[in-house]
Amino acid sequence: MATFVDQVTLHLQAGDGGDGCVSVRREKFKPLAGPDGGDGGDGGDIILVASTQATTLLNYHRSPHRSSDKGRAGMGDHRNGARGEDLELLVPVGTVVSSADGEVIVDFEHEGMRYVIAEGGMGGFGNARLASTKRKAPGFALLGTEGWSGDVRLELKTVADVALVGYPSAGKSSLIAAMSAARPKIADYPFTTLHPNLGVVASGQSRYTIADVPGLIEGASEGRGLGLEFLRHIERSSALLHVIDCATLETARDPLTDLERLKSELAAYPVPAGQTPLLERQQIVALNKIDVPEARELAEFVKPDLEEMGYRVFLISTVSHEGLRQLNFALAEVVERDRAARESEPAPERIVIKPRSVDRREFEVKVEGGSYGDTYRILGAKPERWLQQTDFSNDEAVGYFADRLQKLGIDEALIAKGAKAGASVTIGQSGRVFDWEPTMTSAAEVQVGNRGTDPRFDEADRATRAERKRQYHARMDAKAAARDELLEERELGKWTDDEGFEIRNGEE
Ligand SMILES: Nc1nc2c(ncn2[C@@H]2O[C@H](COP(=O)(O)OP(=O)(O)OP(=O)(O)O)[C@@H](O)[C@H]2O)c(=O)[nH]1
Ligand SMILES: [Mg+2]
Repeated sequence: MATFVDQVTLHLQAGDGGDGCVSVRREKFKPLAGPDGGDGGDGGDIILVASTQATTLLNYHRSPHRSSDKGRAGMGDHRNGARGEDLELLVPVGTVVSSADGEVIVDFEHEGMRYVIAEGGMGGFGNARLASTKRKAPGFALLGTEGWSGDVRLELKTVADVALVGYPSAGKSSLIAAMSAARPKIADYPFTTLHPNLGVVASGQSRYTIADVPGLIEGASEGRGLGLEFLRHIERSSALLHVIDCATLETARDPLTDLERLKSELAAYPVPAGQTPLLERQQIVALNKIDVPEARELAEFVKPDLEEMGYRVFLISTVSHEGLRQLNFALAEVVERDRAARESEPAPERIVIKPRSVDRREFEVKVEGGSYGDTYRILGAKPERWLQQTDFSNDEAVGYFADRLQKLGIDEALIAKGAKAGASVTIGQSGRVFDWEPTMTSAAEVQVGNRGTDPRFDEADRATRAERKRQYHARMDAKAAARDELLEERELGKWTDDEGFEIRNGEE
């Protein structure tokens, strides 16, 4: 049997969103008839899907880097960019997915469950979509945002119908080899089995799986030996088969004591919430190695006691195969009964789709000290996304960005945190630093501002840059001087939007 790959770290990169398009429709007698730039397409998601077609994580072990398609850019004439194709990754039922820092994200318990593990980026709006009565022909579009990228951990918990438990060298691997096509390593030293082995057993029409896990010893539930880690693999099994070595030469061991010790280890094992404690599952006892005469004697001697305790007991030998047929029938029966019982339970929710993250708190401002004075860091899904959507080489786009921030209440929040004019403000982890200038203009003023009116629509009184600057200054009141300074800086190659946000070039 192939090595049982049961853990792998995936490196995911969901597709970025496509950029929106800036375009103006041209007609014969109306060369500039209106904005018609289409939206960029969303990037494809990466979706994990639980499927019985997948049985191992081997593929992911071989190629752990996976990515989904990017969205295409929007085009003129209202043509939207195509959405990037989703990437579906099949994982075996029993796969548990956790984040890089170990938190369980999703547990694929049922066939058909789906989970968007990495969301594609959002396509940016084209300029057609950004037009409004105030901004008739935007000369900018929004950029696509980045798709999610990062690592997740997949762990496959063996989903076996029957789990073999017992001391090292009790004959668990020999039993799985005798009953199925699995060929695990078998040897006469403890802890021969280092990875769980899974075998498929046939009994008439029914098929069931048995898992052989490394031997358990006393203290296993506290982490002694190899057993604890592997108890996780039997969390989901229908039945436990205790394999007991009746031929051991160790004097401190006998079948009843072995069983009691193992049971106390299993009892101490904390199964995850919602799962049946290990010992509440069906338990069957196999007294092994009866091809050895002393072992057979011992087995026959303890059998009535075990039966009195309520167990079904089988005397077996993996060498002579004695007793294996009866054991097989009994296991198949238990598994079938358990399956029937589960089917009569209400069907579990099969489809899980990750809800889009909803950040109730829109943003927060963190004050960080630094050698050049305090920096105010704005954290929040919206402002961080808006930053990504902004084409900083386009003045109008920067202005739109500043408007959005202002409407979200960033200015008030900064003032509340004690920010003064000229304070350094940064958004998310981007590294872009802005010089903050509080916006004193009222909302009304912002709306009648000249931003967003495309000069190309305004041919008759198309103002020169200097003229517009003059008009602009004329409209300003007490803030004119301060703004003048900022504009001066713009001339020097620095970007400043109308709301007083300056983007220092070269500081990214
Ligand atoms: N005589 C006899 N020996 C057996 C029988 N079953 C297993 N053995 C021997 O017992 C030893 C241990 O067998 P394994 O099947 O490796 O035992 P295990 O329980 O898987 O051991 P770990 O993987 O260490 O937990 C080997 O030398 C086997 O040949 C049996 O029915 N009769
Ligand atoms: Mg073994």
